[in-house]
Amino acid sequence: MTAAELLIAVAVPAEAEAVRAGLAPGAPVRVEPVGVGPAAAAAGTARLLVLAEAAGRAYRGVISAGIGGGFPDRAAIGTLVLASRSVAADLGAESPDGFRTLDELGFGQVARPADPELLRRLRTALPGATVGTVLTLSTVTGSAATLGALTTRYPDAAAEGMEGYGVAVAAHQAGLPFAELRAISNPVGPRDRDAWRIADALAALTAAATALS
Ligand SMILES: O=C(O)c1cccc(C(=O)CC[C@H]2O[C@@H](n3cnc4c(=O)[nH]cnc43)[C@H](O)[C@@H]2O)c1
Repeated sequence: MTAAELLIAVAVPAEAEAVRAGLAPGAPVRVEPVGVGPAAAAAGTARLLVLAEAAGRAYRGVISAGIGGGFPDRAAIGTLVLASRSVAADLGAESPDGFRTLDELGFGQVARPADPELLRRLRTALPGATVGTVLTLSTVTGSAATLGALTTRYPDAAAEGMEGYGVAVAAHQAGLPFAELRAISNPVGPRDRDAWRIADALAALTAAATALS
């Protein structure tokens, strides 16, 4: 019997190529681009999980991986962040008294914790990675005001991306272990395209994949 595969859900083909480039030949891992943003990530991942299950080759777990923004003094460009939890940071309602999360409104959970065993294995393979909260946003942070609001609400935030929470919801609904890995391409804060280092982040993803396989 062949071992069940691990699904690594990335957003775009460039991230998929970077992860695949680091994997050992024959590693029981499948890497698939599922789209940018939480909705595409959730729908794309859920479809892959259902198709695999229907074909009798259900995955053993799911990792959301990709490039991301690093919070100042928490995660530098080119480094890796492992999510202790993936949080939908803009899922809720504004009010005159401030932002209210979905949990506070009584409609669900904005925080999806990483599976403890999967996170333990990732930490062992990637000892240099920062471990902390990773925020999922539909809008890339681009101002000091938003950076300030996010760090006030989530002082332990290490990174942000646009897919983790969506992938986490799909994994949770399929009853599968979940974790999130971000390779930092840019600082979170005022928009500055010249500060992006996407090649460095993709290289970090390749090195992470090598360490994992
Ligand atoms: O237009 C900008 O200023 C800008 C800055 C950083 C990233 C973007 C993207 O459109 C990238 C979206 C893509 O990459 C992930 N990503 C990378 N950095 C971040 C970030 O700082 N905040 C959120 N997502 C980021 C994201 O997961 C998407 O897959 C544009």
